[in-house]
Amino acid sequence: MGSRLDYDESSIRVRPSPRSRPRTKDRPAHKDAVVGMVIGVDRGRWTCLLDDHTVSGMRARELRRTSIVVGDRVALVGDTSGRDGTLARIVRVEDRDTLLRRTADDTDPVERVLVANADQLAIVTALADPEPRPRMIDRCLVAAYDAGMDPLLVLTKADLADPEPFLTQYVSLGVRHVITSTDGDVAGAPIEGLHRVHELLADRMTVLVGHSGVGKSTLVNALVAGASRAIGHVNAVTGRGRHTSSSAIALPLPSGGWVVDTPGVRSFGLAHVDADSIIHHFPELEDGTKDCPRGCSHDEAECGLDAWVEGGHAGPSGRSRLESLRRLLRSRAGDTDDHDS
Ligand SMILES: Nc1nc2c(ncn2[C@@H]2O[C@H](COP(=O)(O)OP(=O)(O)OP(=O)(O)O)[C@@H](O)[C@H]2O)c(=O)[nH]1
Ligand SMILES: [Zn+2]
Repeated sequence: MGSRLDYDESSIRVRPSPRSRPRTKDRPAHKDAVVGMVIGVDRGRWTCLLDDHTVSGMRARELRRTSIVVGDRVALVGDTSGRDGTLARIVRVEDRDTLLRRTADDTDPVERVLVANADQLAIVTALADPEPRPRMIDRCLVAAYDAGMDPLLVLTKADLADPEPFLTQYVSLGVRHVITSTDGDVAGAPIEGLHRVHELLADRMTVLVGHSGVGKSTLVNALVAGASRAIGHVNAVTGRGRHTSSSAIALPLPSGGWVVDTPGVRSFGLAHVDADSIIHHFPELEDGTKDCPRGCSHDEAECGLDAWVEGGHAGPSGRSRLESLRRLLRSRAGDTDDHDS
């Protein structure tokens, strides 16, 4: 532990924008601006991490229609000392590498930007109690692909059920997974598999999603336990306990990297996701779409992919890969299935 827990450059994924000097033509030149990463959002205040301290910031007038979310790299001016009672001003949001969002759905009429610049989506699912929800998982996979993030299945409660039958559904998708268990339902019990989770999360920015009761909090607490001292002052600013249930928070991992906990995010509206962004993750099928009719949904009789697969162009697993692809394409339809609990 030690220095890695401090906010040294190596443990923080705050990359200055490649275009660090703003074009004065369209933006006020904030020459004295410093760039930080948003690690918490709470009622119109953004907690931003600078090199070695956190700053509370408000959004400048010209950004009032811009959503600023956890993971965003933002330029700050004004009092950036972070001292008690001070408030800096966010004057710019840097370009985003990835963007996790949800379209409007039944429960929320507005498209939401959820997390920026995260590179991994960990889908936390219990193997039993509660039962896994394959449809929900497929939707998370689609959301990850669409956002440009790598999905990771975190399967908890392996002490209650054998993971193998469940995992067969994901073999042909090639999704990485990690299995955890505890010695029964005992608060504070050590988590088997935690070491492997740490390895998979190291130096990455990982968003955790999962339904209530799957063991997400148990996991987060175990993951960041070693860092709790270092984030003490972060908590003082964002107040993890006070923090509203719908907003995300980024927590630093002792092994480097971040986990973003998204308490309110249990499903994704996927209406915005087009087929291409999913097929892109099936490179051996992507080429086969050239024989499809215009505007093919890739899930219809005229689709060229069946012949492509039968012709052996997608290898021995082509058929099951095509079925998986179609399963994901279909998962976009319908409501958020967030109500089937
Ligand atoms: N048997 C078993 N129980 C576990 C395991 N991990 C967590 N639990 C228990 O499952 C219950 C739910 O865990 P939480 O961590 O609160 O689940 P959560 O996903 O955060 O759920 P919410 O707090 O409702 O969002 C608790 O009683 C945990 O002790 C596990 O690996 N095996
Ligand atoms: Zn097609």
